[in-house]
Amino acid sequence: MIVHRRLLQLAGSVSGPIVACVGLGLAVSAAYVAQAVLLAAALAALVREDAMTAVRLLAWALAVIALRAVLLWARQAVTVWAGGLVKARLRDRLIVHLSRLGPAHLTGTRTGNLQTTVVEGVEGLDPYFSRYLPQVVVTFWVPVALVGWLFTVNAPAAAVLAAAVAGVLIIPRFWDATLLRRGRGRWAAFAALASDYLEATQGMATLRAFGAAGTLGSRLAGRAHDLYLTTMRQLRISLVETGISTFFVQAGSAAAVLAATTAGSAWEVFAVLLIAVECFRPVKGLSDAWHAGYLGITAVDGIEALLAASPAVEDRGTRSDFPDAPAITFEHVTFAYPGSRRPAVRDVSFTVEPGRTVALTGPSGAGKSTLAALLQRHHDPGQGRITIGGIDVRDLTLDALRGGVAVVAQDTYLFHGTVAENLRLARPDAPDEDLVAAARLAAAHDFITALPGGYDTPLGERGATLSGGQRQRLAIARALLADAPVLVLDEATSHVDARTEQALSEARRGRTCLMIAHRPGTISQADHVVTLENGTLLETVA
Ligand SMILES: Nc1ncnc2c1ncn2[C@@H]1O[C@H](COP(=O)(O)OP(=O)(O)OP(=O)(O)O)[C@@H](O)[C@H]1O
Repeated sequence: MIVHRRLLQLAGSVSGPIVACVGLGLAVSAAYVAQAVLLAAALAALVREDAMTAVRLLAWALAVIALRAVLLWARQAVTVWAGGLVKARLRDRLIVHLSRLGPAHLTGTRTGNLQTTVVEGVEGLDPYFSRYLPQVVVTFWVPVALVGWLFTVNAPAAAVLAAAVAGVLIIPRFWDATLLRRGRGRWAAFAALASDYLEATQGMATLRAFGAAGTLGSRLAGRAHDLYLTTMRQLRISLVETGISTFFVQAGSAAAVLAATTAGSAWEVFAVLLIAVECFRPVKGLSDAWHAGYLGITAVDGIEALLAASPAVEDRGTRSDFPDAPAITFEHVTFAYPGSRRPAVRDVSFTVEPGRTVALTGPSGAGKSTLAALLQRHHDPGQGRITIGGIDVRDLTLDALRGGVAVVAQDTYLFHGTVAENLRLARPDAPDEDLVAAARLAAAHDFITALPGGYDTPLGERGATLSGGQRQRLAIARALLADAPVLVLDEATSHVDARTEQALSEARRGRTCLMIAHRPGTISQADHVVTLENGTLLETVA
């Protein structure tokens, strides 16, 4: 019986549905107890040869059984509702938190681990909250209440039953810590296997190209074996616990009946016999709920770690007035990535005049993408500052900043959805005409209309059904649709032909643009060229 402190805190937001599950659980138990008492009384009446009373009591028992069926149905419905609510609330919270953590967090995390936590972990928490936690309450109250009542019926039998109930509830607690530790080990093995599978699926083309599928296959087999071993280790403890519980249940019931038989009436013997069953029914229910809910208990560490992670930048800005056609100024900007002692950029200062384009050039690793990331506040500079239209980017709200800066990144991400849906990520309420206008400007309209369903054609995951150049042009169209005063182009023209370069220069018109560029043709389109080397500014050329 493991009640995790952090999980109880998470339960706070869904306490209403959980209380409803507890209430219905207690009501179902009460119905079972009522049936047992009525049956015991009916049997005692039969022993007295009072058939009329027995029939009347059995009729009442039937009514209770019917009522219990309704209660069981209601409990099932509330359990499903509570479980759904738990999952929806927790996933909402995790997704909002993940978006606050931003790309800086994702670079240090395995996607598979994150996915396992958010999907499987949250899925596992559903039975923990909707079944296990309510059953813990029922398991504590029902046996205690029944044993208390049995003391008024037959004290020796009640004393024996009390000892058995105490054994069932207390002794397995000695294994809880080990069970939790082994459960965490199993979860870690499960997450590692899921992460490797995800990576293998995503990198299948590379694996095949290098003939490395076999090596990865062996690694996956190793992970699967680890999962098997950790599962068996956990199961061994679970089985010991189940064995002890079963022993106390059987031996306790038998001993209690024996105690009642030696000195009790027929009614006392039947009552003890049938109530003993009801005493232990919640314990059996708890064991079933445990097997359904233990995945969530072991996943809670990952969920907790995710919720505890703090974003790389705080959203403390108060200004939402993003300036129109602003200047962008980098003032003595120095920044080192967390954990790195060498700054990725050092004392960099330059200005992009309003409506102008600056090309950032320099060798690989010079710090170009880092400057673009600092402008978008994926990180904040250690020293110096960046201003947009004279406003320190830290004084703008993150929403205002991200609404004012459109980005065409190096690796364009297109989602599994239609062309139009992917474009509307930038502006969900954009009318069709705006979509077409942006696509035309990005030289994407012609290939989109040539697709089987035009703008309604579904794209594969990551836009897998498109060429690199087509993906890039869709990304440019998406950025244009955002209609932001500032444009960041990160190697945006690497897949794009001369016609698109021309369209891009049209798109840059009137916008302040920071363009990471390597090719001379692209660089020559800029108003200024800033060259970086080893994180420092080498030269600025007009
Ligand atoms: N997330 C990160 N964590 C730690 N170091 C990083 C991270 N991203 C980049 N770096 C380091 O910062 C330095 C600058 O990298 P950056 O990506 O800004 O270079 P770049 O000029 O854009 O290179 P390229 O032209 O190859 O894209 C490099 O030394 C790189 O290894």
